[in-house]
Amino acid sequence: MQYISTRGAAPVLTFEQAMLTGLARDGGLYVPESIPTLTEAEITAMAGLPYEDIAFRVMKPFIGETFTDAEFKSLIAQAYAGFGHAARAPLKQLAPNHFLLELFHGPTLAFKDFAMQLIGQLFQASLTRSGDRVTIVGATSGDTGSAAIEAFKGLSNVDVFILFPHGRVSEVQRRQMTTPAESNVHALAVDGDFDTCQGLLKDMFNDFDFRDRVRLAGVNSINWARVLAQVVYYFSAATSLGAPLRAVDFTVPTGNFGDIFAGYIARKMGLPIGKLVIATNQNDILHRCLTTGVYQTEGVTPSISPSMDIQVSSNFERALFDAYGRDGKAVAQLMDELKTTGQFTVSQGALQALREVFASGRVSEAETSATIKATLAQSAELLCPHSAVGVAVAEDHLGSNPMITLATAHPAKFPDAVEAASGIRPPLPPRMADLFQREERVTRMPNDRAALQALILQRISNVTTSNAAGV
Ligand SMILES: Cc1ncc(COP(=O)(O)O)c(C=O)c1O
Ligand SMILES: N[C@@H](CCOP(=O)(O)O)C(=O)O
Repeated sequence: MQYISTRGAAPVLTFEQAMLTGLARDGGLYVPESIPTLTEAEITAMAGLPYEDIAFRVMKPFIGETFTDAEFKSLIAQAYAGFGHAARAPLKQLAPNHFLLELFHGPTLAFKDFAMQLIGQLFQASLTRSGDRVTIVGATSGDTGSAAIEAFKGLSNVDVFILFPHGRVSEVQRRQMTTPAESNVHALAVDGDFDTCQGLLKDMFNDFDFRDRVRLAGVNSINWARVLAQVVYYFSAATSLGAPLRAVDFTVPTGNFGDIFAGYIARKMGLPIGKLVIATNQNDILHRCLTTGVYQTEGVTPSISPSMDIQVSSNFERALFDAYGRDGKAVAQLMDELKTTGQFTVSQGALQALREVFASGRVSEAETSATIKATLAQSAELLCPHSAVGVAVAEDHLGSNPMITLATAHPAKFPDAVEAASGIRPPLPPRMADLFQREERVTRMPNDRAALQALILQRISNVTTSNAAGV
């Protein structure tokens, strides 16, 4: 299996190289050259299997010879051993035809743990074998950062720097990033919003001198391995509701488009998914784009679902690549236009292709709070605000297929918003009960790439002077 860039002008890589690289050198995102499909019999056989077995069967065709089967199985087992639920991603019924996929039983209480715990294992196995060392820089609106720090803290061949928007993450999210004591992890509070942090990160990848010097790696969903690990729970959920004999729909609380893009890959692999519904908060660039065909940035408005306060939605580029018939030049042109004018218009053909798969909806702050309250009353399920955005949009898209809404974070990560909506302050699980007593370690940084790069260079213990792999 080979990986190509959505902008068509970067080296073609193996799975392992794409995983250790992050952003392609032409500014694009890596995608598989072709998507492997599973037969109806192979999908049927997944029903009732342990999550780890489904993970192996879904991901194996994408990883080529990077790991032996035994090695890969063992890494998967280690990745999910620390989850707080035997099913890993349990399904709960909210209404006769509406189900909630709980993705918050991992160590940092958000869906990011599914991918991050696994790629922590994969990075370690690969780097131990090669003897290389990498510098991970990540941008977060709260959950990616905490999951990355949890997965990579203490590893000997990785330094991790997480840029988060100062004052725009919940206190639990911030403390999950700032309290680990391991010296290889660094939480950096940046002046700006998530888009600022993601822009800085992408600019670092485009500074080849810096990139090669520190052996920069990314663990945001620009990294294909992140998306791949998230494909698995679409299979586990759908097969437990009767797929492939019965089609299902999914609604996904969406920001950077990584999670819903994983659903799109599951669909391309042969999982019978009818609709993939994009659920956004008031930062609704994707909903506006699907509705009008114009992708136009407007600046981020803080919300009670802060992890989705995103305008420049990275993985949408991967969907556009397919919608434009995998024409890298066309995608590169759109992205240039976005950079210079803050917007682009999707062609009629591409828009039609997107609308064949995706539907969308937007939820106001008041509707989000009302959904938390109503779902508690009707289904005894306490939702986090992001999951509530999903449930609210899903309710407008219920049809003949079972609808599965992704519950992307635990309510205890956002206690203020949840308490204001429901009157209940959700407690942290016992293993995190002392989070508010732990000492914080954080560096406040300006929105200044040069200053950030200088800090990273100064802190890394082992700077690499050349990039032998040239990726
Ligand atoms: C809790 C939560 N829900 C939803 C999202 C949106 O997911 P994605 O960025 O993959 O669209 C995020 C952030 O990514 C998140 O942290
Ligand atoms: N909501 C995310 C934003 C980054 O998304 P990613 O999936 O690209 O890592 C967060 O919590 O950081």
